[in-house]
Amino acid sequence: MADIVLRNISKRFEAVEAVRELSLAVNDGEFLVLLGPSGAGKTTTLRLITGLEAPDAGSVMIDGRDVTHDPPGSRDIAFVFQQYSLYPHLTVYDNLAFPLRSPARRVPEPIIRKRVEQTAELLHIASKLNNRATRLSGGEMQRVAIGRALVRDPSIYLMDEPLSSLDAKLRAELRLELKRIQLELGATILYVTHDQVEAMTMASRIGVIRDGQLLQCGTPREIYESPSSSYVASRLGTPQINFLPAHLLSDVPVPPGTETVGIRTEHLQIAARNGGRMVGRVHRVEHLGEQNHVHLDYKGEMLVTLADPRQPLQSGQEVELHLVHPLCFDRAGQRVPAIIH
Ligand SMILES: Nc1ncnc2c1ncn2[C@@H]1O[C@H](COP(=O)(O)OP(=O)(O)OP(=O)(O)O)[C@@H](O)[C@H]1O
Repeated sequence: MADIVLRNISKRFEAVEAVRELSLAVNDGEFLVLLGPSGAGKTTTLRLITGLEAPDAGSVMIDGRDVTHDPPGSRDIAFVFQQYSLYPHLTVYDNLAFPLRSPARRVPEPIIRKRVEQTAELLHIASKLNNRATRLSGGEMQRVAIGRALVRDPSIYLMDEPLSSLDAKLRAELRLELKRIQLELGATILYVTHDQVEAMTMASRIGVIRDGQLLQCGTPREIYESPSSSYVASRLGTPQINFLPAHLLSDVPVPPGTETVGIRTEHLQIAARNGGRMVGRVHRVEHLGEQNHVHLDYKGEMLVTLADPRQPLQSGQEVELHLVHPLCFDRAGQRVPAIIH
């Protein structure tokens, strides 16, 4: 396996700065997820690593070697795309064998058979090897597409939203499988997505990207608990983090320079009125089975939190709000460190 190091890479398409001075290291055997909205520069970053695009500035290193100006074919990278790119007229077996049969590789057929069978086992599609690619479910097709990358045993895998075309159940299944396969193979994977659940469940580290810039990189826990900015904080967590202007708070000490307070559900507790000064009104309660989403009106701002379904709450009811270690941000949206008591 191998590592990837990007040093200050930039790429512009006419007026659009798709990637801006981005530096990132993906360690050997790591599952790094780049998380960002549409147009953030995720696909461009992957294409720069494969050599399908050349950077305007900066360098790409793979396993300690500068490959910035090397042709794509020499980089030993497998790329899995969003849409399964299978050959419909071929069987699953032949689709999987295809990358190994290229004249440049000259892999002997018995070795091809072994690799294809092993890969099919790993992806739980061994019983489908003789099916035509068109006679598979969406999830099976995407497994074959992933298998076509695995079968080559490259040093690095780049995956561009490979699960986004699948329904929620299959996505959840394949998330687990991809993580299992990555651990089993010790593979180095750079995976891009705009789905926070994929990032949280699969990543060793998450890199949050916006407008071509890497804003923060850390373990899922670091990014969730210690976001560097309000934007990063808003990328993770369901329901989404609440933001409240700091001047609306009563009796809650915040560090100097705080303009906005970020309140995740675990930072906000609600209780029956008992003399506390922060009072909100229940606007709506959504019943989600084991939890309730409670929408609250506080001084004209809407806050959403979770509550135990056994807690009796009615629309229109006034409740006390208790904030527990919320996140503080300055005027520019950058994190202000909390006061340590
Ligand atoms: N070949 C190109 N020519 C012109 N502009 C491009 C080209 N490729 C990408 N862009 C622009 O660069 C920006 C980043 O695009 P990119 O595809 O990398 O984003 P992304 O984060 O992968 O988005 P998505 O999640 O929608 O795939 C976008 O504004 C896009 O329109």
